[in-house]
Amino acid sequence: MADSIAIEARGLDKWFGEGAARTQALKDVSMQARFGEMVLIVGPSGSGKTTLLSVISGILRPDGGTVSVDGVDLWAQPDDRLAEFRLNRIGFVFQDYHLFPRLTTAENVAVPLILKRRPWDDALAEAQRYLEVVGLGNRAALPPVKLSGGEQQRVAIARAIVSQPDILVLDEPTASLDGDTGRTIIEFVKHQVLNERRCIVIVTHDARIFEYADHILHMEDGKLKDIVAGGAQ
Ligand SMILES: Nc1ncnc2c1ncn2[C@@H]1O[C@H](COP(=O)(O)OP(=O)(O)OP(=O)(O)O)[C@@H](O)[C@H]1O
Repeated sequence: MADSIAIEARGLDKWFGEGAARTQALKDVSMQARFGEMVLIVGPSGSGKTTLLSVISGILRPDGGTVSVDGVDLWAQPDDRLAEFRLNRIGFVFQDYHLFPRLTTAENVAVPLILKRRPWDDALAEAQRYLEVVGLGNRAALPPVKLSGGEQQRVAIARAIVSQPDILVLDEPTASLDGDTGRTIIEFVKHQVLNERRCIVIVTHDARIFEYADHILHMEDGKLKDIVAGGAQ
């Protein structure tokens, strides 16, 4: 799988709004990301980064163009297959972690497995194993509110990888963290989460993490303006 194409987008267009408020968030965007790579999407606010991430990860349907993930034409799938694809193949991490406050840390990590109908005890045992992977094995019984921001983001990463997705997408994962914690999180993702069978795509404003990227896609006004090699190349 390594070196093969994980995500290939061709000619993506996306519009929002109606009438005078109608704006084109993506204008004929084409990109590629390979297994084994960490790719960053950067650019000014409103340039279309989150829209692109949402379209390539099966959350937001484009108005034009195609997305192929590991050779599967994503948006040609019926809705139930698309939902299954997202659950089985894609892990999501967001800026504000999106953890469930009433669940324990371990229960939060177990949620994707429960959705896949794994028995509760089995799912919790697997969640515990992934909490250990992210260095939080001793926090399993705590609610997320008892954890620091960096720890909560590591819980969100454990939850995103517990069902072993081959595509991991992160939207501004360091934006709520101080600089050192943000770097630590991305170093962790780069060295412990990225592997030759996985592709990681990150939307970020954080220049401190550019050095970890294989490629950096620069968005401007809905267009892909430039693709440059990141510090990892
Ligand atoms: N749900 C929506 N409804 C209407 N317009 C939207 C919607 N989502 C995005 N847009 C518009 O599409 C354009 C691109 O937005 P997008 O969120 O993709 O940019 P971004 O580069 O991720 O910005 P930021 O860095 O501020 O998060 C913007 O003009 C935005 O206002």
